[in-house]
Amino acid sequence: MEEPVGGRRRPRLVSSLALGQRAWEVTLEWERGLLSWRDPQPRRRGGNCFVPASEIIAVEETDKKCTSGKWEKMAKPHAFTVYYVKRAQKHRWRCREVTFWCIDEQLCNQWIQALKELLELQKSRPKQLLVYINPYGGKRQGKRIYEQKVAPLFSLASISTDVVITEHANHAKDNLFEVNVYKYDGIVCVGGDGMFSEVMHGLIGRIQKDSGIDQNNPKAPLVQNNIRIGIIPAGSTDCICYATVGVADPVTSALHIILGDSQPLDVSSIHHNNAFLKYTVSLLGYGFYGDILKDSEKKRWMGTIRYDFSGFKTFLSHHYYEGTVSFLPAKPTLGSPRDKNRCRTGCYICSHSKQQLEEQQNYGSEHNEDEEEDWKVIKGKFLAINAVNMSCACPRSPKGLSPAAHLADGSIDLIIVRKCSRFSFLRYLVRHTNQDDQFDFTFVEVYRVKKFQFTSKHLEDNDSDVKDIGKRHFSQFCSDHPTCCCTLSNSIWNCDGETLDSLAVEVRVHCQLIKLFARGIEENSNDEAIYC
Ligand SMILES: CCCCCCCCCCCCC/C=C/[C@@H](O)[C@H](COP(=O)(O)O)NC(=O)CCCCC
Ligand SMILES: Nc1ncnc2c1ncn2[C@@H]1O[C@H](COP(=O)(O)OP(=O)(O)O)[C@@H](O)[C@H]1O
Ligand SMILES: [Ca+2]
Repeated sequence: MEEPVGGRRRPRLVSSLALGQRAWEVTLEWERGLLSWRDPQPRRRGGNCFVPASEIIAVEETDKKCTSGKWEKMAKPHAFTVYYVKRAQKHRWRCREVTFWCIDEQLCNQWIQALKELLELQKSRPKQLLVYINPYGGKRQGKRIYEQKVAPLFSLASISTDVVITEHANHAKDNLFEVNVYKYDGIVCVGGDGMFSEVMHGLIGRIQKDSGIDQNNPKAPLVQNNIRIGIIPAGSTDCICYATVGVADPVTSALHIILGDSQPLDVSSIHHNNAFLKYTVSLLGYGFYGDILKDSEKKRWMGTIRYDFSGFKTFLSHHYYEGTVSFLPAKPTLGSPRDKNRCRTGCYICSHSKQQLEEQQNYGSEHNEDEEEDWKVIKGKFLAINAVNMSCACPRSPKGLSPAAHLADGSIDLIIVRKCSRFSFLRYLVRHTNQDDQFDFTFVEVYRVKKFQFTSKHLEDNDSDVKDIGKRHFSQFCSDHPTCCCTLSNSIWNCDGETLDSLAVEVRVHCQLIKLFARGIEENSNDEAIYC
């Protein structure tokens, strides 16, 4: 039965179709983009199901041979299956299916046609993707995860893919400078944070090159692009996936890609002496996290537990580092790292930053904040300097290094952990795993900033031009603790899981430079009352 609604162009489609052994009233509302099916006998429980068109994965005519015995008893059954997103526990998504049947072939075709037309209206969905798989990331399961869990879903959603299995580090990055990236709706990386970082560097670098932007110029306004990056988690920490989706789960990520989700993301650029070093989207950490990464890279053979091993070892070594941190605070309108509110899907602070960014771009009003505002300077001895563009939530720390950090507000949370006792540092670390406030310590400071710089004391002491490269790695016994064996040496930077060796860095955030196939972490995401 077709019924025009209020004189609107597209009529609502309402039919009595069989689901299992019973007849259901199935409705497709074009205006609301909603598929629903209702048990006409209300005394039965759980009889109402709603699926927004934006969450339908695919619609297919159902092959009669594949169905159970009940079909064979019918003269000429016709059926179609709707695949849709089902929310499960802890931000996981799953692909569910429902098969409706009837004896009228024309009615069945009408439904298939209508649902396919509705899917065609979902304009943000990708049709062509370029996929890079790191076969050696995490537990070395990247290829299997992609082939068994992700490729069948992409194929169901009629997404065509070009797949590259990387043969060496930087393969994906170099490849992105060679291929025609513009023919793809998105790039998918199968791996961990390091693999994401490689793909991001390739994509941002390629866009800047094609736009004539010199990445070495720290003041250059970087060019955005609409090619989204999808992350299929298959690494060791998978923090970028976890902090943007709410879970590190390959099927969930594949479904976010299929639905064409879009989550803008801040990217910070790291320079020194007018030379571009790297970009970062999650953690840029000197001291503790740099040392863990440096040690763990030598232990890749251990697999994912290398981080636990190196983490314990680095904790025991209790190294601290001297230097100067200077930073430009962000405007108070961007909130504070001590806020109770979290960045979630449709975040107000990130949306407001987007508006401001658009106004800036329209009026070309990028004013020089350095001259207008005060830089703050902190000199001292630090166990860790962590700059995070997002919460850095991950399975090890579900609330992350800075729980109130925002994905797309154009600011960095700068966490400074001053030298303290091992016991105090342990208390600080433990608070990353429970509900207590990890910033409520006298030796921890946290600031929301736009830009920051760090210079190691060794570089300051040895003149700004380091003449003797050997001095970069010298170390001496700690004069304060002659018996504890902690050394005063240089650390390295942990830059989204990639090592970066630089005694001084200048870091600046680029608001919403890239987009991911994600939507941020959903609030109350497994609300059974709304979805079937
Ligand atoms: C006594 C219990 C202490 C527990 C402390 C837990 C604190 C964990 C915070 C983790 C933050 C992680 C930030 C993300 C880092 C990743 O980018 C990086 C590379 O990831 P991948 O490429 O997927 O391997 N991972 C790390 O640097 C590992 C940090 C591990 C810290 C124990
Ligand atoms: N085929 C390959 N062989 C070796 N290294 C690779 C390959 N492909 C990518 N890499 C590099 O592996 C590093 C770690 O990858 P990632 O997927 O993040 O795994 P993990 O989370 O275990 O660190 C990245 O620096 C990436 O550049
Ligand atoms: Ca941010």
